[in-house]
Amino acid sequence: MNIKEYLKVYFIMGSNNCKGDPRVVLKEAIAGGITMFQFREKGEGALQGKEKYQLAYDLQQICKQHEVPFIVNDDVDLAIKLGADGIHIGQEDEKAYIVKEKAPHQLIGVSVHSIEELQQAIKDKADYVGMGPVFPTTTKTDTKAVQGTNLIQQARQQKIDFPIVGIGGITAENAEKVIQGGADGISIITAISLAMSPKQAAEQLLQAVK
Ligand SMILES: Cc1ncsc1CCOP(=O)(O)O
Ligand SMILES: C=C1C=NC(C(F)(F)F)=NC1=N
Ligand SMILES: [Mg+2]
Repeated sequence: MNIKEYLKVYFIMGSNNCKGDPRVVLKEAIAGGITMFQFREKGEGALQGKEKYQLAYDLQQICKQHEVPFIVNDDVDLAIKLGADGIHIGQEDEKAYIVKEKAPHQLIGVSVHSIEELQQAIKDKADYVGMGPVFPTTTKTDTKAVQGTNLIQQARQQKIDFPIVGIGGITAENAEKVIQGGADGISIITAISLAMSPKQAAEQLLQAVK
């Protein structure tokens, strides 16, 4: 699979995004067909230290069993320690070119909010970028303004064919709009992590982006 296929239904979760056991939620999401997973342990109630490492290790094992790429958000050292398949960083995290030097064989994803930040990520040899929030979300409390797919469309109008995944408030109902806006895939937290059936939610999201 290439990166654009991995980005199709990109599930992101931390222990505080789900009511039950994140291991069970991840197994269900994988059964429903998610194409990549990001461990994002952040915000109130987020685990730290040994507990965080242990959960990351367990979720990585589940991904390995099903050959789903395992990405770590923010925590570059944890990603390297685990030998994760990739690392996702925001503008306020370590610079992408430094992360690339530290972890040359791992995928690098960058959150971008402008064409300039997108161009910089490309220069820094990132593998994909996340753009959003495309729709309103309460999952991340300090998001930038809701942008729809404007920035994604802007990039495509400028003939930038780089791998882009949309994020923020995405559900099976609005997922198609994100792809029509030019994204290669969708990334989701609560539409899967809080679903009655994460498996069914993942299946429906996969259908919506086909
Ligand atoms: C991490 C992040 N970055 C922009 S919005 C967001 C949260 C997305 O969560 P949800 O899919 O539940 O809206
Ligand atoms: C803040 C984020 C923005 N985008 C993404 C991704 F979807 F992976 F690109 N992940 C994040 N944690
Ligand atoms: Mg970050």
